[in-house]
Amino acid sequence: MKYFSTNNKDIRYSFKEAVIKGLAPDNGLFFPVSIPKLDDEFFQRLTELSLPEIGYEVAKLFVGDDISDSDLKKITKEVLNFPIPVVPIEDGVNTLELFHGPTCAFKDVGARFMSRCLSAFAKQDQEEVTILVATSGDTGSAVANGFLGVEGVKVIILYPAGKVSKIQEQQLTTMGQNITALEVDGTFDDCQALVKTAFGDADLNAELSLTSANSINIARLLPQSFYYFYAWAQLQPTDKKVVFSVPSGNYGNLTGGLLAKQMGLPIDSFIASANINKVVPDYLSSGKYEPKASVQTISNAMDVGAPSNFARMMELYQEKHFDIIKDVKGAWFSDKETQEAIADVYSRNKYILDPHGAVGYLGLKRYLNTEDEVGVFLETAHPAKFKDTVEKVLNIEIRVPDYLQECLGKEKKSILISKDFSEFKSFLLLK
Ligand SMILES: Cc1ncc(COP(=O)(O)O)c(C=O)c1O
Ligand SMILES: N[C@@H](CCOP(=O)(O)O)C(=O)O
Repeated sequence: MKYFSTNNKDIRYSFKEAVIKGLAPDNGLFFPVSIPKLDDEFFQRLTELSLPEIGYEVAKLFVGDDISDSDLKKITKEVLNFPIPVVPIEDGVNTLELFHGPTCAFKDVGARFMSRCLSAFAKQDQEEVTILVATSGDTGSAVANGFLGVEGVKVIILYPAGKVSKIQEQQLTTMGQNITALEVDGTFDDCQALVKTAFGDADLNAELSLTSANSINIARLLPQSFYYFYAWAQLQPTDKKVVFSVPSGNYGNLTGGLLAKQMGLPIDSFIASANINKVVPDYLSSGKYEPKASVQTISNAMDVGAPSNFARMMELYQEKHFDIIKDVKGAWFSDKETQEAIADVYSRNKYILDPHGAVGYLGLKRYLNTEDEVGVFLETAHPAKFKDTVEKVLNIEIRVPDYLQECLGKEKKSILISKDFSEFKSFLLLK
């Protein structure tokens, strides 16, 4: 499979080139020249396949010969070694629990896959790589966890000061070794802009081999399609139409689902569920895309005002608003509605939602018609990552998984920087 940049379709790149570069030289996102279709035989076997087997069969179509079959099988087996269950919540409503990985968020799937692809390529080329990652909470720790102690790789995490939860910040800032955390005086969008500017900077590119571990990197994005197949398989047999609600910020998770649908997975529709940072729901209702400065909410990992993957969503639908709205509906919710959903679902079902999953739940409830549809909302992080918010709403104490508990006791180490690019650049050149 070859890739082009969403800003220029004329130049072709291999999977390996796309992964190593992260972002195309013209600042576009890498995108496959065509979306491969899975055949009938695959779908007949789907309910019998394990998650690593699904991952392998899907990934193979995108990776081609850049990674050998045996290595790719090994990678998907190692990466997808934790449960991703569909759990029934109430009539017709299920959740896909994506938080059973090492850092308790869905990012573990993509970050672990990408880290192994990059390590495989780094071994071939023996070049030191600097990974830049902007995070609004969860990507940073998943990437850091995936690359901790990996020789020849340095990870620089940029996160918005004061805008991530306490546990998320501890996860980001206590790893040490080859991981450095930069606390940026700005928003997630400022962090993401610093990273994207670095990719276009000639001095930095002359000195460093930079890549991205955000979902702008195709190796981070692609694995986010695997679990839609697995979830769909877990819902079988059903004669109902399958609908997914995806709590969204940078829209990498939803793009993974849209890819799965275009590969042939019979998903009827998606709901792009957002908090007040609702540029995509607004685009779906008006046809106008107007990025805005992000606003802080209790579902902080979704506080994104200029989502990177919007360009890929447009590519998937060839910018045809009429086509995208057939597949994707938009919804957005206030913090108050999110808190009410956490309280309501707990009181009726004894299920503890995290604020992001709660937004997904609300989106599903807004549109789901249980007569002929079955719905799944993605539970993207463990509620303990947002302990203070959730405990305040429910008035109960939440058990914190051991891994998260461990980082609470460690010393925070971060470097405060402004959102000024020259300061970030000097830091990278001196590093
Ligand atoms: C817990 C959680 N939910 C939802 C999202 C939004 O996902 P995406 O950026 O892929 O839209 C994120 C961050 O990306 C997250 O960390
Ligand atoms: N919500 C994310 C923001 C970055 O998203 P990505 O999927 O594009 O890496 C986070 O938690 O950091």
